[in-house]
Amino acid sequence: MNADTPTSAGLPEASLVVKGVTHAFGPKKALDDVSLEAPSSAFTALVGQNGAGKTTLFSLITRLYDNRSGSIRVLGHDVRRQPAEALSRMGVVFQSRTLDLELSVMQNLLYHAALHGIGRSAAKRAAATALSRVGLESRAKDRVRALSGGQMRRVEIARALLHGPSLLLLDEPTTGLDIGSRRQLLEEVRRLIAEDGIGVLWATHLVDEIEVADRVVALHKGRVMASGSVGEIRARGKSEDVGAAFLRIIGEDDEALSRVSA
Ligand SMILES: Nc1ncnc2c1ncn2[C@@H]1O[C@H](COP(=O)(O)OP(=O)(O)OP(=O)(O)O)[C@@H](O)[C@H]1O
Repeated sequence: MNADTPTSAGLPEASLVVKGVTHAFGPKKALDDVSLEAPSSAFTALVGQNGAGKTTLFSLITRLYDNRSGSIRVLGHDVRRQPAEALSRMGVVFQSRTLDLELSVMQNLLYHAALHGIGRSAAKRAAATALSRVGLESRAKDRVRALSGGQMRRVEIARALLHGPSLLLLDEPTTGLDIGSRRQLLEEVRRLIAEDGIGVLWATHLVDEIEVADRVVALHKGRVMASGSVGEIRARGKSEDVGAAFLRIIGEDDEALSRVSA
C-alpha cells in the first residue's frame, strides 16, 4: 500500500503509523511495544515526562536508530524498507538547536536545501515560501544570532518545511521559550495543519500545550498508557482537567502517590 492508497475503512493512511516498536539501550527498555498514529491534518501531542522515551521514538522514526522490532510507516512508506521515500515526506525539528548562528537565516536554509539536493534557484523560492509561512520573510538576511529563541525555532520549522513534507515532527520545540513565543509557535504550527493538511507529532511534557481538538498519546516509562482524543483522555483519566487526567493515567496523581508512600 502506498501513501495514496485508501485503507480498508476508505480513509487515507495516517501520516505516521507506529506498530509494536521496542527499543533498548543495553538491558534498559526505553520503548516497550509502542504503537501510535499521527493522522494527517491533525496535531498529535506525544506527552511524556522526562525519560518517557519521546526522543528515542523520534530517533527511530527519523532513522538515527534502526527499528529492529515492529514497524514505522510514514505516509504508507516503511522507514526500514523505503527509507528514502519515508524520509522525504517528513520534516523534523530536533530538541537541540541546530542552526549555524553565524550564518544568515537564508544561508542556513539554502545549506539545508543543498543537503536535500534541491537546486539553487528552487531552493531560494522554497526558502522564501517557507519563511513567509512562519512570518519571518523580513529576517532572511539577518544573522541567526540576532534572532530571539522563538524566532530561531520558527526558522527551524521553515527549514523542516523546505522539501514540502506531509509529516512534521517536533521534539519539545518550546523548551526554553517564554510564554508569548511558546504560544506563537503553537499557533503557527496549528495554522500549517489547517492550511496544508500536514500531520504533526509534537513531543512535550507540558499538557497546557494541548487543545481540545488535538489527538493525545500519553507515553510513560517507554509505554503508551493511553491515546485518543482529548475527550477520551479526560474520560480515561476521570478528570475534566487534561493534566490531572494524564497524571492519573500514568499513576502519578496525588491519590496514587499517597498509596505508594503510605
Ligand atoms: N543513548 C542512550 N543510552 C542509554 N540510555 C539512553 C540513551 N538515550 C536515552 N536513554 C534512556 O532511555 C530512556 C528514554 O529517554 P528519552 O531521551 O527517549 O526520553 P524523553 O522522553 O525524550 O526525555 P527528555 O524529555 O528528558 O528528553 C531514559 O531512561 C534515558 O535515560
